[in-house]
Amino acid sequence: MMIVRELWREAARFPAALTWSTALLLLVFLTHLAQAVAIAWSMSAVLRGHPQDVVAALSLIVGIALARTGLSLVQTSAAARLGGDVRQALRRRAMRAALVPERLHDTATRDGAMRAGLGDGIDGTDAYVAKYIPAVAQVFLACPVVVAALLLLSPAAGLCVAAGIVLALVGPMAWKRMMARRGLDHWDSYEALSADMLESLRGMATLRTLGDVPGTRRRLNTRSEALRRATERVMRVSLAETAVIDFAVQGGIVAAATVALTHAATGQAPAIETYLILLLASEAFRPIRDLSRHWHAGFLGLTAIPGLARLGAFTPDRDMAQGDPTSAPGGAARREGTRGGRAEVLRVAGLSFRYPDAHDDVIRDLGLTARRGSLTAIVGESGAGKSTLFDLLLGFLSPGAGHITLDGRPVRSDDIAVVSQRPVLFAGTIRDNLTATGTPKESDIVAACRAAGILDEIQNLPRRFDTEVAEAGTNLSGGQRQRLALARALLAHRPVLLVDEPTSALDATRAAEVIETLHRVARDHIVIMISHRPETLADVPDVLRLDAGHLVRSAP
Ligand SMILES: Nc1ncnc2c1ncn2[C@@H]1O[C@H](COP(=O)(O)OP(=O)(O)OP(=O)(O)O)[C@@H](O)[C@H]1O
Repeated sequence: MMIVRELWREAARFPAALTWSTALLLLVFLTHLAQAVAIAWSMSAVLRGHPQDVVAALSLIVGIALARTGLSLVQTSAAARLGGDVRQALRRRAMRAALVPERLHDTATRDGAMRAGLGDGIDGTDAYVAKYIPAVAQVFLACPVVVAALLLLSPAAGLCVAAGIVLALVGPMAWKRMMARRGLDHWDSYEALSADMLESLRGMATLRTLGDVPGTRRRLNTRSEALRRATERVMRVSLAETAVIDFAVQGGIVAAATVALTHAATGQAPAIETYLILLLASEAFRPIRDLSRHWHAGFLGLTAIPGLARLGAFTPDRDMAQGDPTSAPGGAARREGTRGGRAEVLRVAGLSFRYPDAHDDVIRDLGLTARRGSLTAIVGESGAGKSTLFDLLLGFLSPGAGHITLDGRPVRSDDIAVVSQRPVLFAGTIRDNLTATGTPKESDIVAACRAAGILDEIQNLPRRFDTEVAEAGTNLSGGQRQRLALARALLAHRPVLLVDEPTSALDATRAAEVIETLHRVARDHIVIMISHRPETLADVPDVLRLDAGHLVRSAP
């Protein structure tokens, strides 16, 4: 018997479902016991030549079998509900821990590994929670009852069965540590294969261009082979454990049968008692056999437990609330919920930031004042820290020191809308992508698209706003993606708009149009824009250069 504490705690969060599922399992077991007694009765009636008793016993056996069929169906559905509740809770917590701004800068976790944990890892816990845990309860509640009955019938037979049960429960624990180690290897191999697979799918175009498809195939094959070997190693340990359980079960039954038959041969016991000992000895091990079956069904899934713990699937909700990454230090408290109207001035004072393993600050005692009414542009060499500054403003990174305020109060994440250099669009229609931040009126959608310079193109499409956008917007041009993202940001109605290199994917005419749009947007918003194209900044009054972590006014 193996106790996975994390999953017991999770199951205990649903006491009603757990109790109901276990109670039904016990009722199903009772039908097996009743059937054993009825069979013993019928056989002794045959032996004694009592046909009426034989008919009554057979009717009882049929009735019990029908009752068991019904109970088993209800029990299976109760177990599925318990497993589903636990998986849903684990997935909710893991998603909550995963979907945080810090993920953007988390260099330790790969998306494919996370996908494996959120999908297969969490699903893999189902057999243990839904079947194994109620089966453990069944062992501890039902086995003592049967052993007690056997002890009453024949103390020797009862002791043989009790010894077999204890060996079957304790024996597998000898492999516990080895199983944990090999299980870890198995899940690591599975995560690595999933991560490589996802990365290869995403980068297929690049791999083709570089001619590295065969190399990637080889790498994936090596990973796949490593997973196969790890799975085999895990299964070998599990087989050894099965052998111990089978030995204990068969040994217990044979020993009890030997005692029963010896009693029968020496005439010490009536026939019904011998039949009862034979049948009950077998039934006493039924919960153990169930336990072993469910353990095997869920065993590979359990190798995901350490990975799920890393994902935060077992971290209680209240702990997460305490460590809520949206309450950033440095004075920039970030709470979701309010959507801003207009604001006049965004001020940054004394802002410093250093990446965890870096030697120097990327942003050093930086000050910035951006006002509504005119565009603010930030320029700087590649690697100067422009994107880092945006991530600090957005709360994706927490500053080491400094304050970011909007009209004198700490800025909040729902004050700011952003158009990134490589905007992310989602699978769905153009309308779905535009309305991701709320339910705007049709006239607002049209106005935002007009302002972003994409309305004509949308209206020329056969299905207009209902045109399907492929995953990551791959059926749109880079410029169309950027302008759609700008329209989406405008529809968010936030007082501050951060725009990262809005013209990088546009020709000169389109670039001029977008800058013109931003000038217009800046009448109602505080707009800060990163730019690498000096020719687009001719009319921008406030151009700041990021240099060695500081912002300095750029020479005209
Ligand atoms: N997650 C990270 N961990 C450690 N260092 C990082 C990380 N992200 C960025 N850096 C480093 O911080 C510095 C600033 O990077 P940042 O992306 O902010 O520059 P940038 O000005 O936006 O560059 P570009 O114009 O090329 O986009 C760089 O030296 C970069 O190597």
